[in-house]
Amino acid sequence: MSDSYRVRVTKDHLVFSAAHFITFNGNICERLHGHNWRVAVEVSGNLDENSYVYDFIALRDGLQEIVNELDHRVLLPTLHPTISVEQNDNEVIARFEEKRWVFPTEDCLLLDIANTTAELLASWIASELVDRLHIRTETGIHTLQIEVEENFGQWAIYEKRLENSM
Ligand SMILES: Nc1nc2c(c(=O)[nH]1)N=C([C@H](O)[C@H](O)COP(=O)(O)OP(=O)(O)OP(=O)(O)O)CN2
Repeated sequence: MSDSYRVRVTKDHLVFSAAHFITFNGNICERLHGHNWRVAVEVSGNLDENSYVYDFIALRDGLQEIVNELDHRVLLPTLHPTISVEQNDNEVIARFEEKRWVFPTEDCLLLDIANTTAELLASWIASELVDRLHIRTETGIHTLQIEVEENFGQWAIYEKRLENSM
């Protein structure tokens, strides 16, 4: 038998308000709308010399930095098969079939994902957090999970299993 530990962080301020639209069922494209997305992080792994799986404060602050970058933005997918997104210094132009949206560049955040679903936002946030905190398996971490609540009680959960980079 082996012991297993996890830490979890969520806070009232780990929330971002942003606009998006997704496609679903092939070619149905939502109208632009917004959500107050709430996020949480959970990390599993071994205990370190502090008897921590991972420092709560580092997780909180790392996630807050990402949340702040998502907050008050229009979130646009750069890998969508049928939504094109072009950016110049002043404007971002998104197109889907005959629809066209133009936004100030500073109001947008372009994400390398295929659709701005809660699931893919969770996976994007997880990758950003792993990179920014330099989380690797050699630090004893096994998984990092990001939960995103798009609307009350509607959570998407992504678990990233960390590869040994050695
Ligand atoms: N598994 C998922 N299902 C759905 C997702 C998703 O990301 N993952 N996303 C959507 C849409 O974005 C939809 O806009 C969700 O909006 P929501 O406000 O929750 O849905 P309603 O428009 O029905 O909400 P109201 O309660 O009427 O405000 C759909 N599914």
